[in-house]
Amino acid sequence: MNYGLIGHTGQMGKAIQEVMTDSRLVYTRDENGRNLIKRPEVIIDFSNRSALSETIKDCREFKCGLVIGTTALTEADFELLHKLAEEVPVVQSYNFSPGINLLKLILRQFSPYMKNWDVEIVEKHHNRKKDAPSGTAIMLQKELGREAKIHSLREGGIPGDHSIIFANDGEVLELSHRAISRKVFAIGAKEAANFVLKKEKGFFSYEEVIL
Ligand SMILES: NC(=O)C1=CN([C@@H]2O[C@H](COP(=O)(O)OP(=O)(O)OC[C@H]3O[C@@H](n4cnc5c(N)ncnc54)[C@H](OP(=O)(O)O)[C@@H]3O)[C@@H](O)[C@H]2O)C=CC1
Ligand SMILES: O=C(O)C1=N[C@H](C(=O)O)C[C@H](O)C1
Repeated sequence: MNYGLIGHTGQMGKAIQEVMTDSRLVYTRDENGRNLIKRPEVIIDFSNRSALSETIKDCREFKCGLVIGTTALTEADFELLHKLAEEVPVVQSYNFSPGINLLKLILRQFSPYMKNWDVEIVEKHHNRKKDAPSGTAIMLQKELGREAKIHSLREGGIPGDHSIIFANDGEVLELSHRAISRKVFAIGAKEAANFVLKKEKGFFSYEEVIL
């Protein structure tokens, strides 16, 4: 496929280019400007929320779908994405790893049985991560269906660790996920881009891509 990439010089941008071996990068845009070779069939955005309005404009200009992994989006940003999804397909996720999306399903099924337990979330990421807490931690907290304190650690080159720790007076139950490399997110973004090519329009999560 011919794809566009916003954030192409970043850690995720580089990881995505490494897995998109059977596709052609035909469009990039960064703070220095645009580089258009030909119309992209899909745009992948792993950048910064400050890029969102231009990315949405690009999708309308190219009449192409969007895969967006960028975190720290606001409610207003989500409203803009849902509006765009009335015209083109949009896949949005704060975490494109199968493991975290499986963890979401586990939490959805079992957290109703844990309402009398204390619960807190710990997320650990590399020391270059700009936002805290992580989008994934926010997503997991939402799945819990109740407030849970989130502790954020920023150390070294950690790709992304998340733990949900339940405790009562007699037991501790910990659910954890570790991303060993960014490649897992990049492969998820590639799967989502292939999914977008088959859709006319609509707003989808990565869960809907893999399940
Ligand atoms: N959903 C998921 O599965 C995952 C999501 N993420 C998220 O993806 C995003 C990027 O992560 P990561 O690659 O580590 O971050 P980096 O800081 O390494 O890269 C960010 C990239 O975005 C570019 N950028 C920043 N602002 C703009 C803008 N206004 N317009 C265009 N480009 C811009 C940067 O360019 P420059 O350097 O020139 O500013 C850089 O290329 C973060 O929000 C992160 O949380 C990360 C991993 C997985
Ligand atoms: O910035 C990162 O690296 C990551 N960000 C996402 C998040 O904020 O949840 C996903 C993953 O944990 C890696």
